[in-house]
Amino acid sequence: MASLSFSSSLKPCSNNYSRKIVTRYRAKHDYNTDYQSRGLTISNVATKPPSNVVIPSKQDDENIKKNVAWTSVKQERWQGDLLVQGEIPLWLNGTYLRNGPGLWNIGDYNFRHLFDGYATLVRLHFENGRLAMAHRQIESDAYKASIENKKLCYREFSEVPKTDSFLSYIGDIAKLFSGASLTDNANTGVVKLGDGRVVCLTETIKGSIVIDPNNLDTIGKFEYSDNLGGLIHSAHPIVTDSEFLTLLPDLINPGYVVVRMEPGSNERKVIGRVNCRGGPSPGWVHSFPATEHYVVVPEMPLRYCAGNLLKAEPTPLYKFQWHPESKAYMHVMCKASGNVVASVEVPLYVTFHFINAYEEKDEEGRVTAIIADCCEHNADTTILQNLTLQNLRSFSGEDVLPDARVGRFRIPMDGSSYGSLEAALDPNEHGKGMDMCSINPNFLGKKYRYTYACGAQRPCNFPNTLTKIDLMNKTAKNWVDEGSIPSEPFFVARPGATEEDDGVVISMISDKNGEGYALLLDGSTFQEIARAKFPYGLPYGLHGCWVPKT
Ligand SMILES: CC(=O)/C=C/C=C(C)/C=C/C1=C(C)CCCC1(C)C
Ligand SMILES: CC(/C=C/C=O)=C\C=C\C=O
Ligand SMILES: [Fe+2]
Repeated sequence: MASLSFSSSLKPCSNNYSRKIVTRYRAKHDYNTDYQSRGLTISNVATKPPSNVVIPSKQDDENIKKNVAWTSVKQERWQGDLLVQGEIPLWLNGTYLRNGPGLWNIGDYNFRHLFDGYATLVRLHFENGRLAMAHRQIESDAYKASIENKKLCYREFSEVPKTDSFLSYIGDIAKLFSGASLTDNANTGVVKLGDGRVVCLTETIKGSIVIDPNNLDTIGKFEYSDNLGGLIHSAHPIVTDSEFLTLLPDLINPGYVVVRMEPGSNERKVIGRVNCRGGPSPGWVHSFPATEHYVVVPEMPLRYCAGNLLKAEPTPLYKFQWHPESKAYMHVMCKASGNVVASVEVPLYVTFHFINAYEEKDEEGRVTAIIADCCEHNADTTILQNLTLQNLRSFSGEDVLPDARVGRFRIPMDGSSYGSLEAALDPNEHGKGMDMCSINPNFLGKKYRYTYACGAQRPCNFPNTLTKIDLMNKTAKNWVDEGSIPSEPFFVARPGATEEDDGVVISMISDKNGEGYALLLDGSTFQEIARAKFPYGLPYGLHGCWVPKT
């Protein structure tokens, strides 16, 4: 596989000086009053809380009337209690963590794509009906180096550090292949491992960062102790109390290595390998689904592109390329043996997020097919360009969000060559837009009925509703707050629940007036139960996890 080793001796930017941090913003509820006058060096930030590192930004001021969802986070951290309107169920005790790219500028230099932003963690701590909020930047090497050097030092999703000479260009290529110049900006998701460690993730393997869920301290890198190498993995591992499953795309010998890691271990073990059926490289695997006994490996025609990796300026599809001629496939690997037990051609598709998968059985209990659901963008790659900050920040009332649907794959397990892909319900039920999904985690890999996601109330340029989709009745209930952008609805089951939708849905809302709030909906009725206003609106965030009170 593409096991180019990472040389830690190569550093993209020299960062051997530290900068004093000056405070420019202070929230009403700041938890310490004396830090405003304090100058902290960046290396002290993790160990001397509270700090208030200013994110210098012209862009903030320029965008003051734009939706706060697409505006860089105002300050490095905040924590405090929130005033709750409504009632938080007393059974809801624990912490919801949400990660996402919340800082899109280095001084006056503005990033271009949503996925480029430096990671902002938000913490909602629920205890006995009360709610405390905190947010804080993850102290990745990429983030710290950008502050110390006042420039981009690592390759982000679309941003590439500038080179000043041909010689340094050659050096940069070496750093790309060694992995040294790749970002460790863990801005996509956060997971709680079976052993309790909490890890923030992105698509680069080096961007696996352990944090403390109580104070959002950056603890350090999650170091994989195996020799599997490689530079990239799926941004969405499947994590349960008993395992961590992920996919390592192999760019050299096009394929995917399926790996498992046990709680308490840092060693990924290979379950098996799937070779690509199309080419010239593996399809993008932002996420993948699994059933109780099988891992489903998607081979999407939107494929990694080595040529685009080398380019300094973003291409229309960034590091990827659309290869409809290579066709689309779904492979099924047995978790126990590592054997590929089905591999079918399917209609072309584009997805970031798989929702869930399960085994369909006949009367004798034999598995006849795998059903795998995803947020599917009608095989249209324009969604990637829709996520540029320029597009997100310039909503003019025109309906520019491409259509999306719940795409349901049926992968026959009888040796057939083809699988099907169809909309699981009429997409008009959720405004023909949908992404950022969650399910009741107790139904992971099992037959399930409900998914929660962001849907669309048109016209819009980004999903702007919360939707509860009933896959059995093929209907959806929608929640909307005019002009606001809600983040991924996250389902938390009520302890002892017997119904799949008995629980609450947590989301964070960013509005057009610069404000925001935490929102709690009833998982069954999809009605609001409680909300709590933030001291100021927060940028959009991506994925989260639940850390129950122990
Ligand atoms: C935020 C999100 O959902 C995705 C982030 C993806 C990232 C940061 C991907 C980064 C990459 C590189 C820096 C070079 C190699 C390819 C690729 C994995 C796309
Ligand atoms: C915001 C997003 C993907 C995030 C990846 O983690 C997709 C939004 C799609 C809109 O329909
Ligand atoms: Fe994602």
